[in-house]
Amino acid sequence: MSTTGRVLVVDDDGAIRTVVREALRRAGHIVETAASVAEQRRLFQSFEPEVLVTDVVLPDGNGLDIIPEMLASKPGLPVIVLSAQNTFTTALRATEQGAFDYLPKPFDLGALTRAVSDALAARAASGASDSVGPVEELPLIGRSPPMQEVYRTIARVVANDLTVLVLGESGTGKELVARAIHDFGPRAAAPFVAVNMAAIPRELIESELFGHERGAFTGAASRNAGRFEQAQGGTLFLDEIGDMPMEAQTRLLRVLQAGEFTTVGGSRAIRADVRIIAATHKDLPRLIADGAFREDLYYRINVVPIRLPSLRQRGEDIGELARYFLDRAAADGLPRKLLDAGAVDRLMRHAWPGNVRELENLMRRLAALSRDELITANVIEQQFDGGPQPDGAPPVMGAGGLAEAVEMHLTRYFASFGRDLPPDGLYDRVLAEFERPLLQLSLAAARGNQLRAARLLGINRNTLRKKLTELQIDAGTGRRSD
Ligand SMILES: Nc1ncnc2c1ncn2[C@@H]1O[C@H](COP(=O)(O)OP(=O)(O)OP(=O)(O)O)[C@@H](O)[C@H]1O
Repeated sequence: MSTTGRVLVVDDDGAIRTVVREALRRAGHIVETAASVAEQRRLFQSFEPEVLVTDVVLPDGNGLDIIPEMLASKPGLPVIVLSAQNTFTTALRATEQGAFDYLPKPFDLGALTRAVSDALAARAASGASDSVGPVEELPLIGRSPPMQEVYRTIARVVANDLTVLVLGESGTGKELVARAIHDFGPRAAAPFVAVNMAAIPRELIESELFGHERGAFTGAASRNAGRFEQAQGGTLFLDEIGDMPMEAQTRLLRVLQAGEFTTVGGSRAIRADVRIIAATHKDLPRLIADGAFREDLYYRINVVPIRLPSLRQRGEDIGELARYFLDRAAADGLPRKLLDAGAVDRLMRHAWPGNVRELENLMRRLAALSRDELITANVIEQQFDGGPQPDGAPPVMGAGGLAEAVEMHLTRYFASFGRDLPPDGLYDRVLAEFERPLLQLSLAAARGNQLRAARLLGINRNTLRKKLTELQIDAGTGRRSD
């Protein structure tokens, strides 16, 4: 499989043409360059490129618009788009027009040479790729380099059915990315079904995912379609997959391997025509090492990883995101607010443990509650201090974020039932469910030191010991000891 070939580079910037030509020549390619669409058309006939590298804005036209014409005369030609308009739309428009890859400017020459040899290898191995659906309103904000990387990967996976694993801290936009992949792909007209593995009691996971027959277990009064069935033809988003109990992991792996499932209590195999996108904020390789996640399932779902940066890692996006959330709040009928430069500066110095969700909540709160139209650094500072709130509002992160964290999890748990009610006996079950991770996390934070963990929890050491035995938690590691 040859990874060198004839490459046509189109860019109106002479310096870029020279640098790219030299880099590609050094990598063994034969290179011609063009400075305009007209020159590109001419060379296209005489030079017969095997890869086209093109800029978007050219003096006599748009590099994206011309791609279909090039592909019509040379089907399967890989086109690599270079663009300084680093938005999600450009990446998607490029893919929609049939481009093979998209590199935001300024780009790294190493990345370009790799993209060119990938393109030649892919061309040798297969034919042209499918096209994607229409580009609509964009859900993803941010132009920072790590987000560019995310857009590039999304653009490459929308048109196919590859399993995607979205990784990133809580609130970084994992579900939004999953939705974008669904919405811009060929399954867009079919359902997108999200299921949060952390929000379902472990004994209900299988029937939740695969459905159950009438009478399959006590309380199963009628047949219920599971999430796999609800997502038929569309996309199933398995959120917090790192929280899936082992038995359910085994069942899921079998379904993914066989491409079909049976309902709980049923015997008929049902074909699973779903695209799987999984997400987690957990470190799966570590869970594997701890024996809490199946390695074979990991390889099955980690076909294309998309790693979302934390908000701290993309500080340059904070101003744009903050303004976007204020605009959205205004569109929802809340008073219109503006941020001054000092406010943006202050936002950029915050650590954002809750990532984009935290920023979104803060902006909505400020839109609803701050008195003045212009938001200053001072107003933001008060929010972070948990100090005087605008018009007596509660702090954004009450009790060091604990109240918000608990409320968030419970809200999502309730939301996962849609219009239905969660099973009865909730009070005791919630307390029991919180107790285990609370003890485990405290022990882990205290590095297994029970005295420190007990102090952290504010209970006495004997009580902690008793609870660890009761819940069968390994006192050294904090893991379940069975
Ligand atoms: N790039 C972005 N542009 C605009 N909004 C965003 C972006 N990223 C995240 N958001 C918003 O931030 C909120 C949190 O995003 P989302 O629920 O997708 O995060 P998550 O990583 O799935 O969180 P969790 O791990 O807690 O489930 C959502 O309201 C989402 O719309």
